[in-house]
Amino acid sequence: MAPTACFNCKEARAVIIRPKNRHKLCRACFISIFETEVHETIIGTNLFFPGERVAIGASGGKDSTVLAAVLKTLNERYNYGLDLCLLSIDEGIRGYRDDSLETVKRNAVQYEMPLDILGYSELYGWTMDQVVEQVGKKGNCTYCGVFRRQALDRGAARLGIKHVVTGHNADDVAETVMMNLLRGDLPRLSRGTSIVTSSDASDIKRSKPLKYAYEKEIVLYAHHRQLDYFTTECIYSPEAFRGSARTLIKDLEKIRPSSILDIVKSGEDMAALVPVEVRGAGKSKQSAEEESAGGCGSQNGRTSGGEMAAMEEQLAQNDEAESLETEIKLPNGSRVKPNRGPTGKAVKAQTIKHCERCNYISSQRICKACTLLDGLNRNRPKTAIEVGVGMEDEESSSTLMRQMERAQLSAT
Ligand SMILES: Nc1ncnc2c1ncn2[C@@H]1O[C@H](COP(=O)(O)OP(=O)(O)OP(=O)(O)O)[C@@H](O)[C@H]1O
Repeated sequence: MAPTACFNCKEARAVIIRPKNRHKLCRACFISIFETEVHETIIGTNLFFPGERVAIGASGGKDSTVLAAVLKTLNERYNYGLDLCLLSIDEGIRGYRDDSLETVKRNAVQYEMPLDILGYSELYGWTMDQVVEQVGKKGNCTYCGVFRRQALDRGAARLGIKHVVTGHNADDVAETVMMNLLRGDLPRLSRGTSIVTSSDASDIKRSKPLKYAYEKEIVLYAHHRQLDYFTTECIYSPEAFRGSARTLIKDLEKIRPSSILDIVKSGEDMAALVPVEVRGAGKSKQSAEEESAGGCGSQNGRTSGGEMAAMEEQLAQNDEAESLETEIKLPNGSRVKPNRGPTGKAVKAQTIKHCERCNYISSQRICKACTLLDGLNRNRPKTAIEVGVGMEDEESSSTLMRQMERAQLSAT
């Protein structure tokens, strides 16, 4: 069969079938279109201002590595005038984060960006390995997610930087929309769809420039630009509600490739309908500690590692076979356990205050990190916070949060 010409330049041989719209593209056009779309997102949302200092939340994984590479390219190409640096949080997970941080250190050299690493042990006196030793694997992601969010804010503050960008992509946002739709949590749905999250109580802005980029395209981009990134999933990753939402979306994507963006757009439209007094006045507001946007999607049970690893393997095989076009088909079948827990939550507005202990933004008198640390430091977390045995992790995490909130209420 004659090679297909690139849909865009009509000259070079198409080697990629774009997951987003199935256009057949050559390598150069794919890379250029991907970068242009991120640029349009940045410009269309006035994400940055000239001279702005921006910290890239760098985990060494594909998303944040692509984010760093693309931002460096666009910053130089379009003269954004950004002062970019990498900010990594070392959760203290041996055999995972120590290895991925080695990748980030190489990225810092490759992209000529300064790197700052801040550890949980330094901030909280606990590594995640120690936390897991104490509380077990069930519910440990709650600790990690709460700690990471604060750690990124504190890391940025230490550098005097007021804007942190993360590698959250369209799939992440679509999952968040789906999960909050299924929970009936419109305020959180509204906050999750926003490209920028900020709060009056914090001067650190958080944004996701890859919000409209498909995860599969991020892997393709990383592959075709031969970026150096770390592929292993967190050794403590659970499977739960986000995993179910993810499987649902991936199944929809197979039938209708535009599904991911359609869900993101629908989420944005629904967010616009959420009354301001519920979602927060004027702009997207959130309790800085409440969202999973502090980092780890696997906090909520993501299972993309296996799928994306399969995709990476296929890309490598395609390279070996010098195949003409690359279409990514992932294996059928889900490894995700169905979520059986009750997940409905009352829709209520958040009141932003500061933690009485550490002054971090919190909707409670004592922030979640301090509450968790109290439990850990008392050395009896299993009795102070009972994590339900046999429950799905999402359910046990929310049970844990409810127990903490009740404990806080009774303490007041
Ligand atoms: N330890 C960390 N240090 C700094 N930033 C982090 C860290 N963990 C996560 N992040 C930020 O949060 C984003 C989402 O994290 P998540 O764990 O969901 O990873 P992911 O989707 O696998 O992304 P990545 O491929 O970049 O690891 C990352 O892209 C990154 O910007």
